[in-house]
Amino acid sequence: MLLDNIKVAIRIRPFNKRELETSDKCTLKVIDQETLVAIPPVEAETKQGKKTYKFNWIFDKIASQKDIFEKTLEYQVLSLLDGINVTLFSYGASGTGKTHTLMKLNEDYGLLIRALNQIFQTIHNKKRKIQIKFSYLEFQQEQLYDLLNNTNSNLDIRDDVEKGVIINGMREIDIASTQEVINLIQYGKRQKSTKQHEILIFTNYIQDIIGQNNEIQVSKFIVADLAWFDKSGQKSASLQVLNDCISLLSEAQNKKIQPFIPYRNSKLTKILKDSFGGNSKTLIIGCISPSIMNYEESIQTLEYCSLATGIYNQGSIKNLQQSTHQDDFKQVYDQLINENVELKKLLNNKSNQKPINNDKEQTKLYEENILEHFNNEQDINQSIFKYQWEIEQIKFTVNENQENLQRIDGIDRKAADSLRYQIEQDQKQLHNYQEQLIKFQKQASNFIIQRRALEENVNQSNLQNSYKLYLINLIEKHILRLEVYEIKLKEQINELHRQQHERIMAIQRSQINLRDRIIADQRKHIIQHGKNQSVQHYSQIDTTTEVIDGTKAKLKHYPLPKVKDHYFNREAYLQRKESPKSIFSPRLQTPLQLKDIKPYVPKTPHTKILENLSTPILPKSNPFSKAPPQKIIDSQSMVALPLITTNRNLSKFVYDWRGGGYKFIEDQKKIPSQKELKQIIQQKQHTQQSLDKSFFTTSSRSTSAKRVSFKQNLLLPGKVHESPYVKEFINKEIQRKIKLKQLNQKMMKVTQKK
Ligand SMILES: Nc1ncnc2c1ncn2[C@@H]1O[C@H](COP(=O)(O)OP(=O)(O)OP(=O)(O)O)[C@@H](O)[C@H]1O
Repeated sequence: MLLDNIKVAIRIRPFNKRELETSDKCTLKVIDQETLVAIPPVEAETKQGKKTYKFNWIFDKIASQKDIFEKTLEYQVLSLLDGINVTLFSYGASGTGKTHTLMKLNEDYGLLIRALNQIFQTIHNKKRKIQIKFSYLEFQQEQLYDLLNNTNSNLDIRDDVEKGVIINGMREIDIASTQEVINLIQYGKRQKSTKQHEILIFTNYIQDIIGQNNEIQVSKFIVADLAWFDKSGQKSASLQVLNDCISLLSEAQNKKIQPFIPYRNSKLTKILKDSFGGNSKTLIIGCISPSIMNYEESIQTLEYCSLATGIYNQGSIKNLQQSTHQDDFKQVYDQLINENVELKKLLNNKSNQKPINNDKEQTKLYEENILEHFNNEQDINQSIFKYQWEIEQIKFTVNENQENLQRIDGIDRKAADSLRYQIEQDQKQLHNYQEQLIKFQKQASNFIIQRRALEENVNQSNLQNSYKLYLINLIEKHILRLEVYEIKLKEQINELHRQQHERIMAIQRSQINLRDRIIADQRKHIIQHGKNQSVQHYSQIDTTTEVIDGTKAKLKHYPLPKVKDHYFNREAYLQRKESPKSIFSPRLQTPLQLKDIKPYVPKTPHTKILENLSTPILPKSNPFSKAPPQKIIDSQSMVALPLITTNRNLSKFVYDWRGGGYKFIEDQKKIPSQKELKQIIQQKQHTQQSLDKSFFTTSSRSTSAKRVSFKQNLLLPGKVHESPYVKEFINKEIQRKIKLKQLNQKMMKVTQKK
């Protein structure tokens, strides 16, 4: 039997996101299935020039795992069943896809899993007894650890003339399916540190069942995922030894000399020694990035791999000659069988090195996997919840701050700036949290896919049905537990929403209460003071900025003129009325004037509105005919306010009307009772919401500041407490209460004295 050479395949992975962000310039050009040209970046071009490389296969970005497997390994791997060693290892810089190509354990399976499937399928078809043992090692800086054995001791390697390389104390576990290997790898990976070479050794004991031949063939399938750098960030020293060995082998090949190869310089090369010099087929997958940024690293990989293409398995030919001596082989196999039996005994005696070959132990491994999976999934869910919670909180704060900003913008610059800064910071934070959340949500959806894989793993295992059932139930139990947990988290988020809404409602309720109290207060004043003083006057100018239907609008509430000005100083009043500055000072109209002159019709766009507000003359019998200045709104309603005809004061007029506090029923011709008033107010408040919508319009840019839109001048419900007007009212209320308290105390004292 002629043995093949070492074969080299080059795989160019697709651009990753980071590379694309910098440049999508490709440094490699695939000429055909075997030829590749490396194009240096411009600055290096003069020194190095383009380089052409030839390999057994070149796989570009679009090549699938399946393609690669079918072309490189599908049939080669079956040589194992003929007693030939097969070695598969990857070479390349960090992040070039070595693990992806060799060891991907789910979905788009890597070459290892595909090779194992191929072996197990063939074993079932062939009538041969094949026992496969699996060992899983990690290797770094000359330390070799067993990932399937927690003893944490550095394993020794020794060379046996007959048996080849022997790793002392290495645990070997019987395997019967690909799934078992996946489970063991997952188990091993949990013990593994990062940036380590991973070495998987499958030892195959093959025996023909048919016929008299009791011979057992032994072959090894070695898979090595080799890290370019070690933990310290230095290029791996053992990989350097491997490079040296390959260079020397290549050189010797060219010069046709008997080389001395320094395999002994590293444990890694000791393990892989047979792959170069023994009864072996070796496939090297050189992994490279297409990006121009990684040109140097790609060249190193290509140079190294092209050295390896020139190596022929000289040793293997020698072995082939040896293999003709059937007796020698028979002897070796017998020894192996004996040793195997002895080893088995030894392993069974050592409790901590018991092979995992019974259902109980397998189930335990599965259990560990399931538990770890769901713990991780729960962690992710918890993080998702944490971020969702924070996002809701920040959103609420940002909204609140934005409203506050609208209110103080243009009034208190310093406070507005600091609020603006706060909002910006919060929004940044919000953005960060949202990004994090998306990441976690992606991970969570991956976990759900993995759940299915877990179930499939269990179903496909060789376990007894009762064990399988137990594991499936265990998975379902965990899924249920997670679902309950998720519901609880969602409930908490809903509770947060409810609390936030309640807070808004409480503010609005308190503001409605406050407004009711103002209305009641003013009504009392009208009744008590009659002609002399129509309403309680608050003289501060109140300017607020509100967001109406998403648009900023300035609300100005001008001070009400003092009615008594007119009553007691008619001249001054008339002068003010006539003065050219009158547009800036509110003018008054009395009921007398109402009768004499036509209602004031402004030249502003509000004409229409005012027209609608007809002003019929009150019948003489009406107790309000001699009331302080008043305005009739419609045939049934009036507002007992000084009638102010300037545009600017219309706001106050309309506000009061909307508040409902001054609307009396004409038909009754008497002052309504408290109860009736309350009903009227409630009715008004009820329709207020729809009125708001029809009143508020956005301001056009052309509107001058003086002609502030009538609709914008309305005081918004829910913001009452913000205005100085209201603040004064509250202060007065407090003072009144204090006075009342003091009075009570005085009374108490007097009664006590008595
Ligand atoms: N052919 C490919 N198609 C899609 N994604 C790939 C491919 N090759 C690699 N990747 C992705 O690139 C990333 C790095 O790959 P991988 O971990 O296999 O690199 P590596 O060479 O093993 O790196 P390291 O030496 O640092 O362990 C992974 O996210 C992997 O999924």
